[in-house]
Amino acid sequence: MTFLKLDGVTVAYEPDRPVLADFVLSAYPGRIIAVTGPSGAGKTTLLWTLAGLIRPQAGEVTADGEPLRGRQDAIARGVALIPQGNGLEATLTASENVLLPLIAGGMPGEEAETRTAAALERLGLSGQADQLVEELSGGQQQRTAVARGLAANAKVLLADEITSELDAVNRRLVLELLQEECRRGVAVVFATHDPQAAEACDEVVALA
Ligand SMILES: Nc1ncnc2c1ncn2[C@@H]1O[C@H](COP(=O)(O)OP(=O)(O)OP(=O)(O)O)[C@@H](O)[C@H]1O
Repeated sequence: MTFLKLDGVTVAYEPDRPVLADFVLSAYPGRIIAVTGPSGAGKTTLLWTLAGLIRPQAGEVTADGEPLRGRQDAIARGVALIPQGNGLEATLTASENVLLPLIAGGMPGEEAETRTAAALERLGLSGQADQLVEELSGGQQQRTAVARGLAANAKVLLADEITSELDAVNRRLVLELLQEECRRGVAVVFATHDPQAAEACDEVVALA
């Protein structure tokens, strides 16, 4: 069980123009927080800060009370990020995109393969496993990125606009999968423009 906390966090890309100012957020195991707000409000900035990718100018990011020391530390402590725009390698297959981070993280090959197949199946992508990502539709690519995030078996799952390319059926599927992750004790933070998706979450954080 991990809980991730922002305490008085300020992030600014330009002096005196903070995107997040003295910001507070607690992501608890078994709960899903929706982060909403117009384009440019700071949703990605917030998720990247939680992921250990951005070091705030002020305040602290902690996991279970211990300060996060960058992205590698966050990965080691079970903080997974499904980035906006999917972050997949286009010239690898869907399966390879899910598998390689598991292998790189030290998982034995057989277990990584089993977990990859299961994650792709959860997203309805078993038939696309051996297809190059560049051959997949936008929605299939986005679902592959979700599969990769789920395969990580994270304690905290940060999901940045992961339903933007999906039809209604797959949007519902992905939301259900996030809720399933919650039920197994994962803390989920989900940035979304979709008011319906936000409504289905336990808490909504609206950025101005
Ligand atoms: N690397 C960067 N350098 C300078 N400014 C940045 C950088 N990244 C983001 N910003 C600025 O910070 C603000 C917040 O951007 P961010 O991407 O966090 O918003 P967002 O809510 O995720 O937007 P969207 O819904 O369009 O994805 C914007 O004004 C953006 O231009």
